Amino acid sequence: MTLAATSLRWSRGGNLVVDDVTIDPQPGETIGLLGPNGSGKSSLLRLLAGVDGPDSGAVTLDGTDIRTLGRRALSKRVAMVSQHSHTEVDIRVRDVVRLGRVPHSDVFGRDEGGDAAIGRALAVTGMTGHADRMWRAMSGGERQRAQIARALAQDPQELLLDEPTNHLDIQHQLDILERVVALPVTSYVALHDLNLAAMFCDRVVVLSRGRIVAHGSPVDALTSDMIERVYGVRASVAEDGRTPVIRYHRVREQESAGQG
Ligand SMILES: Nc1ncnc2c1ncn2[C@@H]1O[C@H](COP(=O)(O)OP(=O)(O)OP(=O)(O)O)[C@@H](O)[C@H]1O
Repeated sequence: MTLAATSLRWSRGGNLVVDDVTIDPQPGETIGLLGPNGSGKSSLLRLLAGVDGPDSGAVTLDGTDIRTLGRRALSKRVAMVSQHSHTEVDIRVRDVVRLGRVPHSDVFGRDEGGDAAIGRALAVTGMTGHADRMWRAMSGGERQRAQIARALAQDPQELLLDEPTNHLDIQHQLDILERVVALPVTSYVALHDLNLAAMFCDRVVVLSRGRIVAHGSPVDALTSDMIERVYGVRASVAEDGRTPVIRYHRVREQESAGQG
């Protein structure tokens, strides 16, 4: 058992943003959250993190409703990296990563395993050499990796990542996802790139207007029919072993196919 969602509903401004979402991962799985802009991926991650509470349904951690767990107990298990923040602070990368240790520190700020956890988190994200640089001087991609290091320093068993490949060049996109899937954690990862989801996720959940419209292994869920239905885009899907490989058709190709 791990972090699961049961019949989650959450509305904002009169709209049902998350609509009857149930996801029950196996421990250690990487779940890809997919769907067009505004389909509810970030909102679902916030519900899973306990940042927002659902109107109905529940998020459970090992079967216990997270509303009955304290914030500190939850933070020792579940870490989240939200979409890129533009905060300009005058601190070093190591101190940003150290923020992940807050749930593990006692009232005097003591944290026995802190330095070791920070060192591991920096190493896993390839950020050891950047630890003493100033946050202000980091590029968007380096900040993204430092935020992931901050989440890993929390020593989570569940990791929630909102578009972790945003701002990363292709080498670092592949690198960070490779590192995330190798971690002994259950992760929910919101992604826009369907090919990256196909390569790295055990299962994908496709949202449209807050509802799950496809769910399964990448090869079962990422079909050309689903892509056209959900994204309104024509695509060809080939298979490389059990990994679907998606090629989108240019709008001009789509128009001429429509005329033919
Ligand atoms: N606090 C809020 N108040 C009002 N509307 C909200 C709030 N949070 C989310 N929404 C709306 O809910 C819908 C889903 O937003 P969300 O950010 O979860 O989508 P998303 O799939 O993560 O989008 P994107 O791919 O663009 O990041 C959007 O229409 C958004 O405007």
